[in-house]
Amino acid sequence: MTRNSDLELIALTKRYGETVAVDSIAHRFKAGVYACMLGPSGCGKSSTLRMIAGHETVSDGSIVLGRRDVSHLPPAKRGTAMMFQNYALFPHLTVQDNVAFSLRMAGIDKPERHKRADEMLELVELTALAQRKPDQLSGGQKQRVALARALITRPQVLLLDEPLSALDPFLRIRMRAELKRLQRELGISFIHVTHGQDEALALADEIIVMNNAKIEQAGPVREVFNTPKTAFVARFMGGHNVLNLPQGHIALRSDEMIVTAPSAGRIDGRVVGVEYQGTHVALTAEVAGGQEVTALMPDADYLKTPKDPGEVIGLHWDDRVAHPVSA
Ligand SMILES: Nc1ncnc2c1ncn2[C@@H]1O[C@H](COP(=O)(O)OP(=O)(O)OP(=O)(O)O)[C@@H](O)[C@H]1O
Repeated sequence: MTRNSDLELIALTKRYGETVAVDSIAHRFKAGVYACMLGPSGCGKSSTLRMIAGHETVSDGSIVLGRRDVSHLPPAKRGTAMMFQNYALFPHLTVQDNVAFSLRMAGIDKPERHKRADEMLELVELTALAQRKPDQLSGGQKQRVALARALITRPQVLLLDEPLSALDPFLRIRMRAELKRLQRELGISFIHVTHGQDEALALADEIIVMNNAKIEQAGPVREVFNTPKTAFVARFMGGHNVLNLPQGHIALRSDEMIVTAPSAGRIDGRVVGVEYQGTHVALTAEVAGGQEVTALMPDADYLKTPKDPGEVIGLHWDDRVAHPVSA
C-alpha cells in the first residue's frame, strides 16, 4: 500500500433528498497534515468527514487517496479510520478487545491481535488498563481507547468527529496536546472536525472553514486567522472586528485596536462592555452606525486608564493591520 499519500476531494457533493449538505467542494489534504474543519452547525462538516470515511455515500464527485479513487470502497478498504464523538466502545469487551476489534473482524488470529492491540495501548499510555471494561474508565481514558482502536488499522488518514467535545474543559486541553503528539509521532494525516475555534488554532497546520455546504476559506492556520477573506471567516474565527466603513468592510484584530482619548483615534465610540479575561480586558464600544468594536488590552495597560460603560473613547489602528474582506 502507498503510505503517506495526499487525500484529494474533487467536486465532492452530498445530497439528502432536496438538501445539499456538501456542495461540490474541492480540497487537497497534504500527507501528514493536521487539518481542522470548522464551521457553523449544519454547514456540512460531518457529512464531508463521513463521506471520506465511507460511512456515507458520495452523491457526486470523488475522493482520491494516494492514487486510488476510494469514493465507493467500503470503510475498511480505504486506508482511513474514524474516531467518533461518543467513542462507540463495546461495553462487554475489555479495553484490549475493543482495540483489537477490527482485527478480529479481519480474521487475524488472537496472538497477533493482542500483540498489535498492546502496541497501540502503549502508544496511548493505557497498558495498565488493558483488562478493564469501558465503564471502569474515565472520559479521557475512553477517548484514548477509541483512538487506539481507530489507529490499529494503520490508516493513512485518521478522521476525528469532534473528538474532544465530551470532555470537561481541563481534560480537553490535555487531550488536544495528546492528539497533536500522536499525530506528530505517527506522521499520518489527521482531519478533525470541531466547533471550537481555539481547538482548531491550537492543533491545526491547516484550517478549512465551511459555510453553507461550501469551503469558505482554507489555508495554513496563521493565514486564515490573520488574513480572513470574508467577513464570515473573520467573525467565525473570532478575535476580529468587522467594520463597515465608507471604503468597504475591513477586518481588524481586537488585539491590534488601540484605545485613545476621544477624537485622538480614527473613530470614537461609547463603551458598552468591560470584560475582565485574566491576562487581558476586552473593552467593547459602540461606534457610528451601531457597530460594536472590541479592543483587547493587556490587563496592566487597561489598569493605567480604566474605562467605565458610557464613557467615550477613541479607537485607532495601523493601516497595516486592516484587511479588506468581502461582506
Ligand atoms: N441523514 C441525513 N438526512 C437528511 N439530512 C441530513 C442528514 N444528515 C445531515 N443532514 C443535513 O445536511 C446538512 C449538513 O449536516 P452535517 O451534519 O454535515 O453538518 P455539520 O456541519 O456537521 O453540523 P454540526 O456541527 O451540527 O454537526 C444539514 O442541513 C443537515 O440537516
